[in-house]
Amino acid sequence: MADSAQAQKLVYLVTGGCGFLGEHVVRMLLQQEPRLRELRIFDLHLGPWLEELKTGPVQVTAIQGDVTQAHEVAAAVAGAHVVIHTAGLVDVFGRASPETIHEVNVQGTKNVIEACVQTGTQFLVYTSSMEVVGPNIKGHPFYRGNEDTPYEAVHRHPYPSSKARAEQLVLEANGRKVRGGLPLVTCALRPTGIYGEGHQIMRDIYYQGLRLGGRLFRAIPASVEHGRVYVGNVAWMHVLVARELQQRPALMGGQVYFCYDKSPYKSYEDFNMEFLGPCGLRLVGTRPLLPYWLLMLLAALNALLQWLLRPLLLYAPLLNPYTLAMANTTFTVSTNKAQRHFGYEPLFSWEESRTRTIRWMQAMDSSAQ
Ligand SMILES: NC(=O)C1=CN([C@@H]2O[C@H](COP(=O)(O)OP(=O)(O)OC[C@H]3O[C@@H](n4cnc5c(N)ncnc54)[C@H](O)[C@@H]3O)[C@@H](O)[C@H]2O)C=CC1
Ligand SMILES: CC(C)[C@@H](O)CC[C@@H](C)[C@H]1CC[C@H]2[C@@H]3[C@H](O)CC4=CC(=O)CC[C@]4(C)[C@H]3CC[C@]12C
Repeated sequence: MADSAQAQKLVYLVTGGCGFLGEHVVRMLLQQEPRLRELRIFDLHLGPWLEELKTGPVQVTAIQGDVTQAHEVAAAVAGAHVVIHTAGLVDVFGRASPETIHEVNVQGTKNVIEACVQTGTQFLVYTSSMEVVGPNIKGHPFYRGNEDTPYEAVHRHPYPSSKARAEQLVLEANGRKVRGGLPLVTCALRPTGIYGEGHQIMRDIYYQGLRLGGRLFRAIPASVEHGRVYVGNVAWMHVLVARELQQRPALMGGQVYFCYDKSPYKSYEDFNMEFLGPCGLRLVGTRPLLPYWLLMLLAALNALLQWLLRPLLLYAPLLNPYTLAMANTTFTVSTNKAQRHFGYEPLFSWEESRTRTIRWMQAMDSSAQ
């Protein structure tokens, strides 16, 4: 828990605080932010684990609410010094409509910004995404790029489009006067593919492998690198940037920072095997077992099936035209901007990140048996 020696005077609000990343941000704040007096957790779906957090020195306030409802957001934000806005609809599998994705990710972010302005909250950290940059619709590789690397960020899919628009709104809001006359200070973090305890996609891939007799079949060349980052380091960067934003508003306000760590640059499938292998799964094939045109055909068939079945049931497989294109396009980052601007260094080494993730998967496996 936080050191109580320092004045506990700050109120933080985490939207999406019960999500995969949000929960880690909440727990990291309680461990690493000594000035915390109250921690508000705003989410559409509150988790039962929140109750265990209410026994410590920090007041933990769980707020069930919807970011698309401006009045609910304003009520949650009022009186907060810092807002960490992680709430979002993370859907690339066609589960939600484009309109719903836009409503949550864009309108929800507008509501958070306006709530900060109307109620006088001065610091806003937004969880953006690597997807704001790419991979783009043309499949251009982004190889170990940084925040200044030229890249044609062109999107059609609702998810990256909504994240790009929301990030733009957050950055444009930097400097607006909030109630009381002080300037709003905003910044956006762009995590690459997050992994770690609670990662639903990793869980889904694991169970898919179990259904296939402990085997996964390589679909993507090993040469295609995809950036990945441990959820604990993403949470740590959120805590650090929220603290340093208050100290260096002129330098950090209106800035974007890629969020990554020392997790190895590997293909999406090879990286997953770092955790799935120790859980008994095997990746079949040293090269893709099917030609890319056949994978595209299967992905398109999945999209057609999803459309046909939608009136009856939700069919949302991992393989669709967007996920195939994503997995098949190199996108890795290499930058020290966060280190230069606010001293970010990963809190967890690659070895620790890997061990923690494997332990989580093995515990999940034993509970599933
Ligand atoms: N998972 C990943 O690899 C990456 C995620 N991100 C971003 O990180 C953030 C968190 O993502 P995850 O934790 O992976 O997703 P998640 O789906 O586990 O968490 C999102 C949380 O937001 C909440 N939420 C959704 N709609 C809401 C609404 N209308 N009102 C209030 N709360 C709502 C959900 O209940 C959930 O608890 C998102 O903004 C996402 O775009 C960025 C880069 C990578
Ligand atoms: C079926 C196979 C082709 C399989 O390899 C598909 C993997 C696919 C589900 C993932 C490949 C790349 C992932 C995305 C990437 O990590 C960037 C992301 C950033 C976010 O903000 C949200 C998640 C995601 C879009 C992530 C989703 C899963 C992949 C598409």
